[in-house]
Amino acid sequence: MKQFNGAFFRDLWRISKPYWWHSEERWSARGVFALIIILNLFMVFISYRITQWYAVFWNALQRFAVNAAWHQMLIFLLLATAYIIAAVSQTFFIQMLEIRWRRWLTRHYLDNWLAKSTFYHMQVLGDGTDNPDQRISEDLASFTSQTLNIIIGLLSSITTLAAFVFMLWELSAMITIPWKGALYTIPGYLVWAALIYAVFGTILTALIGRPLIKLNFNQERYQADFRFSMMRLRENSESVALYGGENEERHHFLRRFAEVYANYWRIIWRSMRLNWWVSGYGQAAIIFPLIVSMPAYFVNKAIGIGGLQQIAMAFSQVQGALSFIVSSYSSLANWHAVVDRLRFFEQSMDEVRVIRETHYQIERKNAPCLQVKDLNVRLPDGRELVHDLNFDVHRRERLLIMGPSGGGKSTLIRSLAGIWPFGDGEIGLPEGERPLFLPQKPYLPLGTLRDVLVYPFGANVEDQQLQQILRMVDMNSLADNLDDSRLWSHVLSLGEQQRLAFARVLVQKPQWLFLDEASSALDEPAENRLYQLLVEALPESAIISVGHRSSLLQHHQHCLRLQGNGAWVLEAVQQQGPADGLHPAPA
Ligand SMILES: Nc1ncnc2c1ncn2[C@@H]1O[C@H](COP(=O)(O)OP(=O)(O)OP(=O)(O)O)[C@@H](O)[C@H]1O
Repeated sequence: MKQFNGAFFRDLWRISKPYWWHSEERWSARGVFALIIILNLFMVFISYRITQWYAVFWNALQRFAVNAAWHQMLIFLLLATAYIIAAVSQTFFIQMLEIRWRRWLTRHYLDNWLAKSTFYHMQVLGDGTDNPDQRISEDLASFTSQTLNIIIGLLSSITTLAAFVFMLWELSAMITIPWKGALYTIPGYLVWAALIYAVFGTILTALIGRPLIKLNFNQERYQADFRFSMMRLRENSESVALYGGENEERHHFLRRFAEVYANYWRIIWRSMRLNWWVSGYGQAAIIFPLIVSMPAYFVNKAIGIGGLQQIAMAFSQVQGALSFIVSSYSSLANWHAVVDRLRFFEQSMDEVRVIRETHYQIERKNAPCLQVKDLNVRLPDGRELVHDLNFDVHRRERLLIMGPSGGGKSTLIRSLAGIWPFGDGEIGLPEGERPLFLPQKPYLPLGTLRDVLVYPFGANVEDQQLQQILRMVDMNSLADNLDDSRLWSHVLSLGEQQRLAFARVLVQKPQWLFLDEASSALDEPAENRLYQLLVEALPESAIISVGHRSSLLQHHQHCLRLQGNGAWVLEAVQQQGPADGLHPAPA
């Protein structure tokens, strides 16, 4: 089992502190928490009263006191009603606090994860955080629910213990044990008996049940692997179908499922052993307190039936509370794992932030045009992709970036977009003028076709205009589907997706357009048509493209050739003649 040491509690505090200490919800959260504790104390008090009630009621029965017995029934009704109201309200407030805390944490984690492209940098740096989406969607839910339930459960057990240990102690004074002709009273006799019974029982339960923690943990992992392998098939269904890989996939799935199956059998056998013990222990718990108090009943008649009942009740409360503390080891282990995963996720985001701040030394400033000055672009290992790059691009100019595969063209575009964290130098762009970057694989968000076209700025454009744009990019067939919500990235071919991306440009009309092989899946005539369209529709915009085809040259006035070793050459495109405004800096 993991250790509950200072480091764990520090991590727990670090995750919890922003909500309970700094958030705008802190006062209402503290108020609800206080209310839960008050309700809890109230419930312990009612349980205490009910336990006393047992003695009075059963003694009335023993005396055949009808009126007193009916009177006690009325009292029970009141006590039970109060208990039910408190229990239902407590659950309500715990769940309310849980979901509100989760909502706050989810926003907080999402903000950090999405801020300054952290999600992208975590992937670029391969920081080892698996499934950040799972951390946010599942671990935060487990965290809030387990933290509240464990803390409130522990507080409740401690108050129950305090109240009933006191009662049992008092009751112990009434029990005298005959031994070799004399009667003895052991102070706290019942308390010690309950303590020994509960500790012995729960330690044995823990020993028998402990392997279940690991088995359950493994079961979740095997199930996740099984699910993930099928998800991969869903994502790559076309490729697998084309390869005819069904058989291989089937074997693979069944292999994964065999692990789920085998492990589940281990869980069944272990649970059976545990159930033998737990059932026996549970039954014994009914008579054990009676056995320990029976001598007092029979020998010196110090306690009536009511006393016996009260002892049994108090005993089971003490035993239940002690057992909760000892037996929560399995939920504690899960809780520890969740806290560890969230802390690791937070640490990764922090580390990425530090790396970004220390490595990203590209100064971004306001400039009359796109100005690249003394720009060095590097890989995470420090290797230089582009060395000392200098050029200007004015509005109405078009620059094509070419070079060998792996030469750093896309990375240069990432640097211009401000998302690549490794490099230094200066990049200027006019403030308030909007750049738009199109990657090679267009991103089509979930939603209607209209949502896809106005992504990411959500421009307010008439349907008619959107339809006209779709026709302009030769996507007439979709012109009437603006309200259709489909998985567009699966339905459309890559070429069609790239056409949609061009349509997006015509919708958004950016002043600065960056295209990273954004037309690579189109045939040459279609590519030429779309470029022509861009030039005509956005005469005032500058276009910076990355591409391999020499046919692209005709749409640009300048060409920047990256050599792959840091070197670069900037040249005017011959057929267009030299253009003003684009100035390679002196080497
Ligand atoms: N996250 C990363 N970590 C390490 N190396 C990377 C990372 N991303 C890219 N690279 C490396 O940077 C180099 C340049 O990649 P880039 O994608 O910029 O090339 P490119 O010129 O656009 O290639 P292509 O024409 O094939 O698209 C490649 O060698 C690539 O392996």
